[in-house]
Amino acid sequence: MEGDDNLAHERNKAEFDVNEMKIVWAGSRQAFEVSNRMSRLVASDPVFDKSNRAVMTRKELFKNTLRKSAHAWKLINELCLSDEESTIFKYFMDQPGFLDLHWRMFVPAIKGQGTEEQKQKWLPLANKMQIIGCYAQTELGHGSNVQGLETTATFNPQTDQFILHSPTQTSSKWWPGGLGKVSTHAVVYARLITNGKDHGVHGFIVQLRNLDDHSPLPGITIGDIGVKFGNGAYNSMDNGFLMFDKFCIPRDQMLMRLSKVTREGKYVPSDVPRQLMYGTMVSVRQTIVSNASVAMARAVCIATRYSAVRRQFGSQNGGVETQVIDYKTQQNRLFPLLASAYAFRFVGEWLKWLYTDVTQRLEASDFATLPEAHACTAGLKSMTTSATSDGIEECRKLCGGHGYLWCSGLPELFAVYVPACTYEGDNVVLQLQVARFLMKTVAQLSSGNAPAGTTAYMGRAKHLLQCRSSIQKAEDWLNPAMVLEAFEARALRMAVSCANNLKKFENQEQGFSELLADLVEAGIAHCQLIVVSKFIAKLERDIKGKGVKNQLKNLCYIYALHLIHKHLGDFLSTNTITPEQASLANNQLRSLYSQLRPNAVALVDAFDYTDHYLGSVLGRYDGNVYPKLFEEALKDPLNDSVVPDGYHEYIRPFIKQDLRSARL
Ligand SMILES: CC/C=C\C/C=C\C/C=C\C/C=C\C/C=C\CCCC(=O)SCCNC(=O)CCNC(=O)[C@H](O)C(C)(C)COP(=O)(O)OP(=O)(O)OC[C@H]1O[C@@H](n2cnc3c(N)ncnc32)[C@H](O)[C@@H]1OP(=O)(O)O
Ligand SMILES: Cc1cc2nc3c(=O)[nH]c(=O)nc-3n(C[C@H](O)[C@H](O)[C@H](O)COP(=O)(O)OP(=O)(O)OC[C@H]3O[C@@H](n4cnc5c(N)ncnc54)[C@H](O)[C@@H]3O)c2cc1C
Repeated sequence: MEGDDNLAHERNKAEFDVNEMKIVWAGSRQAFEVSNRMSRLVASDPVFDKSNRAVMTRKELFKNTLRKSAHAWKLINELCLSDEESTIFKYFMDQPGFLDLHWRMFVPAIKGQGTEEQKQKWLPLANKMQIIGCYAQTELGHGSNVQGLETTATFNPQTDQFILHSPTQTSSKWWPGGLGKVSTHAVVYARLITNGKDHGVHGFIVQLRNLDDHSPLPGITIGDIGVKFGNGAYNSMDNGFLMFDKFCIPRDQMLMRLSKVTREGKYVPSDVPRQLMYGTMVSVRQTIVSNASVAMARAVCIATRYSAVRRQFGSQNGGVETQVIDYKTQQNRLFPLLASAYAFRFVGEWLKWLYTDVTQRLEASDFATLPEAHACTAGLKSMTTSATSDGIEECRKLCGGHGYLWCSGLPELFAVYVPACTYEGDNVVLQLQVARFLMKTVAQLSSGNAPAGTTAYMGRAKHLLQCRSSIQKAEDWLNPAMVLEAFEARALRMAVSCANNLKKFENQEQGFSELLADLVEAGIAHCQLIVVSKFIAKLERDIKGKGVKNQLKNLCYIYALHLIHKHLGDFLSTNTITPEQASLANNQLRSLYSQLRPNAVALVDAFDYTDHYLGSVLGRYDGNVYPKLFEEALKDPLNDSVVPDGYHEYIRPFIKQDLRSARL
């Protein structure tokens, strides 16, 4: 059977309304319409071609990224795209570049931390891209430990200026995207010093380059930090370094919405939590969770379509071979990833709601939910990006040898995606923030304060610490209350166990250091509970379309039960479930895989990705894999000539020498 026949046959088997599922995936009919229109607008424009990124030199790749960015900006203006449309348009361009940092970090940092006057001055320039900015926080010596940054901003009352200085090599800014070659400005984080006193890290708007000829301003040393992981991939981005040599900026370029420095040099501390200075990171972490679902879905779409096209073994007397998607091992690796894509989509929707809610509360000076918003954004960013990076690599392996070809789309996707485990906060460091939050919540349980939000379940500690799961048969694992209770009991018991172990240490910080590995596991268990509970909550909503809810139910329970299988040690060692109940979960999982199987291709079609966005010969919508693999191979520069360059210098001498010695 040809690839296109295979996929047509698969699509005919679907038991649900794919068009309605596309709307559930997009979040609304309007969101679907925008996403569908933007992705096709990008795909139809030859400037956004991605086919030869792997064979470009770094300079060619970078210049091509500039060209694409300029073209995108022109189209956004000509077509008067809304903010929503242009964000999605840039996303489907699928080319990491300075635009990401300008729009997602530089502009939000000014919006979040600037005064009204500062916003009025800088935002119109930034919104028209008359200045281009980046987010310069990380240094050569410190990234995770923001309080350990070394760059100084010393107030000089004589000139009413701050003097920015990099006192050591390790204080050089190192990593900011867009800094190396493009940005004219940056929001720079530096230690504020007034009257000889260090007030800790604060943000400053700093001009880096001359607006006439793009040369660095005197006192500024700047450049690109060099080639990063993978061919093409994130190398389109100019991650940069930056050193200040007593570089002066006016006082009104300190971002002063939170704390201030007066003309006399008096420091006026903020009367709101100083952590609001970290607001840009919280906002980006929230978007990274939604983007995890997009990246996971992309890899899964490729692996699912290819698994339906690919056949190995199983033919009798020359008949057709088995589609590899029919092997239970393939399903056991692939279907939980498909379920994870949907799970991350829905938790991303919820996190967006939580972020909007906390933002509105902060505007009304209600800071009560800030710790929870920080814990949720940090923990879910960590958990979903780790799972997605691993998932993309698993999808590559699911595609066998061809998955290793660049044209499968998976190597580049992995190389672009994997730094998400590090940027915007190292995933272990962020998970430890969740653990701290959990330890505080556990410590307060005896005080009578009922925990709220995502830790509300801890308020039922008495029950959850002693309950035994009442699962008796495999179908019980489709009962939402029973599944939730298992996840809640496991998460609470792991957190309480850490808290009890902490008590054994006289010094709590030393205890925390000793128990770091267990604390990370407790944080992950709590985050997995959030994802499972938000998926279950989604099922309780009104979901339209023939068979759509049924498919989502299958995906939800595949997500939950595969986690039980993967983290069985946690569930058994906390006595949350028995080995027999674990075995029933496995039986149910196998049954769910069989139910999902005929719908697998349609479930990835529901992502509505264009072939342009997928960028994969293996994941093509028409399944026409083999002829296109040949086409791709023939395009490789090595195939430009039949006899390769270097033959006469380096191959022929071997052969001729061998011949001579053979005659002797
Ligand atoms: C093109 C890209 C292709 C694909 C991308 C796909 C999707 C991407 C989508 C969008 C992104 C677009 C482009 C981006 C691409 C890359 C961008 C990368 C940008 C960066 O990496 S910027 C640098 C990020 N750096 C970090 O994240 C540093 C991590 N460290 C920290 O955040 C903190 O220092 C800390 C959390 C480790 C805290 O350490 P600490 O406890 O020592 O800190 P403090 O003393 O400062 O704080 C104590 C107190 O405060 C609480 N706290 C900490 N942070 C926050 C917060 N943000 N909000 C609220 N509260 C916070 C902390 O819990 C403590 O509380 P406690 O009660 O006192 O215990
Ligand atoms: C592609 C990319 C783009 C980036 N873009 C930007 C940008 O635009 N702007 C910007 O300012 N920065 C940017 N960064 C920097 C990024 O934010 C940092 O690299 C990140 O915050 C991690 O910090 P680090 O590099 O100091 O890691 P480190 O903290 O040095 O981590 C090294 C190891 O130590 C472990 N570790 C560290 N602290 C602890 C702890 N307390 N407990 C347990 N383990 C710990 C970590 O888990 C990790 O395994 C970017 C980075 C990358 C890779």
